[in-house]
Amino acid sequence: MPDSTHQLSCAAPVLACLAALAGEPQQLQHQLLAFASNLSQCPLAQLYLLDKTHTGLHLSSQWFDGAPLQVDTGVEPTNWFDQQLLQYCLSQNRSLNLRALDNSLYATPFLPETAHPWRSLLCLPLHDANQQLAGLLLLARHQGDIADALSEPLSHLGSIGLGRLSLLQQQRDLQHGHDDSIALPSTQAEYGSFGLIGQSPAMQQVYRLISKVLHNPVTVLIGGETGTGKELVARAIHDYGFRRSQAFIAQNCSALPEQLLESELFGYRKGAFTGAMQDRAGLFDAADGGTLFLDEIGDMPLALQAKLLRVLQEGEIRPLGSTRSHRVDVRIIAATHQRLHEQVQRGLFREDLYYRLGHFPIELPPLRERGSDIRQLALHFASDTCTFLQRSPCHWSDSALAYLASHRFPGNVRELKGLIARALLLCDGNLLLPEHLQLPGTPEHAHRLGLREQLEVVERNLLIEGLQLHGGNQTLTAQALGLPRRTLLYRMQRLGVTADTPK
Ligand SMILES: Nc1ncnc2c1ncn2[C@@H]1O[C@H](COP(=O)(O)OP(=O)(O)OP(=O)(O)O)[C@@H](O)[C@H]1O
Repeated sequence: MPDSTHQLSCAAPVLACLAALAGEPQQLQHQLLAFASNLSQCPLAQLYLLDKTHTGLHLSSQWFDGAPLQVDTGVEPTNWFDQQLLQYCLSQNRSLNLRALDNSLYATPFLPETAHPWRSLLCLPLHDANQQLAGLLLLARHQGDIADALSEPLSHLGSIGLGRLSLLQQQRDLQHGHDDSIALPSTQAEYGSFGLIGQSPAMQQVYRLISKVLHNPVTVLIGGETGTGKELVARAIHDYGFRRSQAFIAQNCSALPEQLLESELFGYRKGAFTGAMQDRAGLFDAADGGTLFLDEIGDMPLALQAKLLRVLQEGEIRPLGSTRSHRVDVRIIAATHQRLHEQVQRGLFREDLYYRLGHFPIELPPLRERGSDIRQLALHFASDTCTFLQRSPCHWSDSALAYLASHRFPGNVRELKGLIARALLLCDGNLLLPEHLQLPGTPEHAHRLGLREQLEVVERNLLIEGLQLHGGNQTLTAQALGLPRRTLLYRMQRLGVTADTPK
């Protein structure tokens, strides 16, 4: 059937559905799903809602084979990796019509298990009255494909249904005060680590912040010591966010003199300066629709800072030598290892730009505050380096791991990476030993700790990390470590650890 005819034939039942949408929120959701399922002849219809923070996605209701299918509210929300197709649809903000699902590599753990494999799937983004993404409508079939022509009427239907749902909730909130039983889900979904290594509490906080900015365009300012992964975080925000199909462009603001940086960023017109033989687009244009990562923003010259502020406020750029501005849609992520507020006090950084950039700061912890992440990072870098060097995987001796854990690591992640690469080059066999690791700031033979000292170092680190994880609470820490509280206190005293010893 041609698309336009099909759309017309869909219009009548959609209008009937809109007129009929009424009742309690749950009932309303079921009506909506039943209509969508009937109209598309799909046995499965699911409604996903974004939580109040617009970061977590939760299955709110489902309809299967002509009846509501219970949603297990007791289970943790599925994590980002189980929801990749859904997240793709969200981040691209467009519908997804997949055919031959049964033979494809797409993972669909969000579909209920049935005797027959799911064959096709239509996933539609739904919007609220302000045109903000609010959820997804998903339909699936065991046989045959779903007509593309259904996408438009169904997404209108879904969005209007969501609008009614939200109105109903507002009315109920007004009448009864806040009622949790009908509130949109507000728990934070577990997001994984966005391709970054580390599970320490400090890094978990970073992942939580990253997840907050994936689906909205706020400017992000990433702080942290040199080599702690600022660019990696900027890439993660781009790669997992709604601009991932567009360009990610990185520019180091300390790498170029002022004029060159200006022409790099804003572009120029022919004749703008000697040597400008033709028009050239700048990085803002190259990143249009995507992300521009401005590294070492603290080193940007003051005159350029004023121009950047204009872009952030007006969304427009004016190339060098041009009299006209044009609009660009670029998400700015800036990073610095400096304390920008101190730069502001010293008159080296514009205060207005500082506040404009710092809407959403993410501070990366130095390596020395990441506890057992160091071990995880070291294993990861070793395995990566072996692949790069095309040699068989190396094994870590216990003493090398203990030696690594004993180090207070004044350095950063980049240094750790270099150190592991060097250790692998020094290691002739396939067993990494302490002598292969030349830790920064340690004398040549410092690694020759006795076994007891090595064990104590590991134990000390575990105690400190446990205490930090539980906010210094000794009872909880003892429980987590499987120790009687008295033993914990004894070991703390023996190893010179207090409730707030820094790592
Ligand atoms: N959590 C992490 N997981 C895996 N690799 C990491 C992590 N953090 C940093 N790295 C690695 O460490 C190196 C330095 O990271 P990156 O360049 O992102 O740091 P940076 O803070 O931007 O550095 P600079 O301050 O010099 O600009 C890179 O090779 C990166 O891949």
